Amino acid sequence: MRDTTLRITEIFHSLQGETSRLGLPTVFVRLTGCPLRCNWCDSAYAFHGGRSMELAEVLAQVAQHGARHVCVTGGEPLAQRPVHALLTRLCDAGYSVSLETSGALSVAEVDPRVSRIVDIKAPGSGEADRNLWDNLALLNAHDEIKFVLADRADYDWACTVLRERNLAQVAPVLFSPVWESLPPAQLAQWVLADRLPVRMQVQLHKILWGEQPGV
Ligand SMILES: C[S@@+](CC[C@H](N)C(=O)[O-])C[C@H]1O[C@@H](n2cnc3c(N)ncnc32)[C@H](O)[C@@H]1O
Ligand SMILES: Nc1nc2[nH]cc(C(=O)O)c2c(=O)[nH]1
Ligand code: SF4
Ligand SMILES: [Mg+2]
Repeated sequence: MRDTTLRITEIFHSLQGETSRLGLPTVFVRLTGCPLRCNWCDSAYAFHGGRSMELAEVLAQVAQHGARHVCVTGGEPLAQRPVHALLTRLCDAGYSVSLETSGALSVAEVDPRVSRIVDIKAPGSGEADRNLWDNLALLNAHDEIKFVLADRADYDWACTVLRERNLAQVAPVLFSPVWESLPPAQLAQWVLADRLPVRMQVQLHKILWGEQPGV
């Protein structure tokens, strides 16, 4: 693939449904392909297929939506090298840019203007051995660390990681339930009972529109 070509599954305009940017009108750029297989992944339709697009074409499509915020996601966006040029060009164009990443690939080369949302995969995902712990040392207060939790065992594991690695001092921490697996009210109760220094969140777009591509 040329260094200005990306494989893209979809580009759409929606409300940001996750992170501290929740509710902000945002253009999503979903890159095709992922080296992980989280067993609850809601974006498995992005594992294959997609369309080859030149960087300039991606930027033009993003611009058509007239939003201020852009979220680059996937699939795993860091699995395609030209994503770095895309992120830089989006920042240069004046967008406020966020990146959703699995935490399995290095975030070191991401443009520093980008807010990096880095998952720490819990055991329930089946991919916890892919966590690249060295990423944590690269994060700062305008990035976010996110745990997506399937059950109580995941929650207990996340609490231990949070405490032992002092994550609340590194970047804002998000706890999110796996959709239709861990009841959100249950997670809320645990977070409150344990006085955790985290932001609990539920995927807004799924409450509004259900689980489907393009929202
Ligand atoms: C689809 S992933 C794409 C970006 C990257 N591969 C990653 O895992 O962060 C975007 C976000 O959606 C979350 N996610 C995926 N499936 C989910 C589900 N069923 N319930 C809650 N969050 C989910 C992921 O944990 C991740 O934070
Ligand atoms: N509305 C909406 N917000 C999102 N935030 C992160 C998403 C993702 O799939 O990475 C996502 C998504 O798919 N839709
Ligand atoms: S890393 Fe992200 S895109 Fe890949 S399987 Fe896991 S949740 Fe899905
Ligand atoms: Mg999504």
